[in-house]
Amino acid sequence: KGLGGQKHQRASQIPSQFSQGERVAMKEALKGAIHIPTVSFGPKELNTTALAEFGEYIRSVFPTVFKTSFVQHEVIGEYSHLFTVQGSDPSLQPYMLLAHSDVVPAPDEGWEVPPFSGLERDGFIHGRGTLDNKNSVMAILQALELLLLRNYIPRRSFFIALGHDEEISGHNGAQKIAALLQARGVQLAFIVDEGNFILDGFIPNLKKPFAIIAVTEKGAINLMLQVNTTPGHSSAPPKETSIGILAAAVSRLEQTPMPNMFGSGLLKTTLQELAHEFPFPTNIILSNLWLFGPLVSRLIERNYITNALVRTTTALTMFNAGVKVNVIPPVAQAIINFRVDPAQTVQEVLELVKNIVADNRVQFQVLSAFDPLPVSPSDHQALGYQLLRQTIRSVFPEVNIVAPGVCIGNTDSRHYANLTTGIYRFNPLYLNPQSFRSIHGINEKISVRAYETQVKFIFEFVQNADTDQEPVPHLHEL
Ligand SMILES: CCCCCCCC/C=C\CCCCCCCC(=O)N[C@@H](Cc1ccccc1)C(=O)O
Ligand SMILES: [Zn+2]
Ligand SMILES: [Zn+2]
Repeated sequence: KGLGGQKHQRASQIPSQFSQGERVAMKEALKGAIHIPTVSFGPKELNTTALAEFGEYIRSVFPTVFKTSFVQHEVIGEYSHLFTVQGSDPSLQPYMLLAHSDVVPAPDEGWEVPPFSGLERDGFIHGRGTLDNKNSVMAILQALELLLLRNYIPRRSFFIALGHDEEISGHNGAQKIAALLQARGVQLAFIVDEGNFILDGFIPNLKKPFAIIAVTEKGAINLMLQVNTTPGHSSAPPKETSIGILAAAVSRLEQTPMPNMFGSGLLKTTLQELAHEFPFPTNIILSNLWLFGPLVSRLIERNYITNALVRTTTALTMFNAGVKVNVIPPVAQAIINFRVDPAQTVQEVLELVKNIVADNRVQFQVLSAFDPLPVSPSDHQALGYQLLRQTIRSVFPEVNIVAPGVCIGNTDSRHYANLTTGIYRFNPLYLNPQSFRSIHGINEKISVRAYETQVKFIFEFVQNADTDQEPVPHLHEL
């Protein structure tokens, strides 16, 4: 199904079985990676000491990767890493695996174990980066190390790009790697990056997990709103101050959600693919969205996570004003982070924002913005999508549904849009609502078993990618 038969694939795959010693080594390697606090604090504030240490660390735990003649390693933008794994068949178009080594800050408060301890407790490795995204950095290199130790030589070349500043926009890491590859004339068959997961427990009534491969990601706008008023003595205040005017404006934005775009989005396709997994009557409702669409879209927007799938979201993230307790504030500033629905553009959202604020005392300044990413193919001919699907079916046979969807966050992969039309955002891990909240939150952790399975997934995926077969139409099982 999906990909053609085995005729032109490698004669025999190397089995994805790891010895007890290898399994211990792989979890210890991840713990060591978590221990290095590669934190991106703010736009130009990174822990460069930790990033440099991380570079040394991967050299020490993956020696075979670094000494293999057909694996070239380059450091880009000081702390990002680009590996070129030369395949034996130059007629096959290369692909790329992405991950990032930086993490968001993690103050100790609220954590069950210190966030940079990498401690193992009850079968879980705890710490910042265990899901986002040192697990992927380490699993990709670990899978390659184990393949090379088994004398594997790929047929299809591939790149591994490990950014160091994804959490603060990727301008010095991913963006520079993309520019370098473009200057070298590289075109990629596809890219696989972080993003969606095998989702478990996000939809009431749906007991079974399902895999969502994100084929697009939302756009983003960081918009600053500013109000200036004349400063003065607080004992005789004007009727409105800059703080009051701005607070009312941002409150209007928070209270006026952007339009629900359910009808024009990918989510409809995703739900239709999930329909037959639901019990009656949900299966009938989801199979007939032409009729029940309005009802379903109202139910989806009730939950704050699924709400992000149907509209541009509005998050008030920063607010600054005031200089002294008894001074009327001359200026008030707020920053709003919008995530733009794939059915809208940055321009359309900005128009809506101005109409909602409707106060010409409020000035707007777009700090950064980009439109939603193009939708990558997920049809039967889409090599990257079909390889993911094939590997999900092999490594997670209990997962019946693999469907295309939207990534609500942003990833480094957006910087590579000129190099390929096939960008797929998928982590081969189970995710439930609690683990979703731990990403950028507290008590981020990964089970040892899940990490081993992620290594296994990449180990198999790389071998599956050696196919020279065009994907063929898949037949639905009876
Ligand atoms: C029917 C389907 C139900 C689906 C429920 C949805 C569940 C969502 C699952 C996973 C989403 C996780 C997104 C993780 C990827 C985000 C990575 C990230 O944190 N990126 C940062 C990057 C960034 C971008 C721009 C400036 C600074 C940082 C981000 O998006 O903020
Ligand atoms: Zn990430
Ligand atoms: Zn992140």
